[in-house]
Amino acid sequence: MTRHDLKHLVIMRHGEADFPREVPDHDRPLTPRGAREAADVGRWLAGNAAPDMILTSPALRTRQTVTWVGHELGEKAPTPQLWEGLYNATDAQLVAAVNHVPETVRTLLVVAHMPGVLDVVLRLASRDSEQDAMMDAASGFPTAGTAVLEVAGDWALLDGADARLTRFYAPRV
Ligand SMILES: O=C(O)[C@H](O)COP(=O)(O)O
Repeated sequence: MTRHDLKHLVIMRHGEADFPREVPDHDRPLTPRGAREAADVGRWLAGNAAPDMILTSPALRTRQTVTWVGHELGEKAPTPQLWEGLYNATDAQLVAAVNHVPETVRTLLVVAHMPGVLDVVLRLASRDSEQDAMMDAASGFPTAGTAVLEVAGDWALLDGADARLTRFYAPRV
């Protein structure tokens, strides 16, 4: 398999969210900083891992995050698809969502929540992953933090330790 045949799985945590009084967790919006984080990651993705499919948790903070990312991706941005099961998803639920993705998708962006985003990266990352990226992901996974993994096989078969973590990007705002 050449590098050209590899797919890419991009796992992103939503930007920093606010805590307005009496607003349910599901409806908490991004802070202004969270919006800047999401836009910064969108610019980085445009140059490094532009997705052709976006799956997002239905929470407001994740939907706002993909809106800012899409704004930076511009015309290349796919329409984000809400996946109910991604709201506060565990690593197993995140993997299950990925397993449903059409095999024609080459770069998949999944926007979800801690701790699932970190747990799924730790679950999927193979031993030959980039150690710097592993350290960066494992040491906190900041808001809008974004992990890029290479996937050699089918989305349907992805399960454990069979993707190579190559990059971890923390927003610079
Ligand atoms: O990713 C997360 O930490 C959860 O979605 C909770 O969001 P919060 O950190 O803004 O409370």
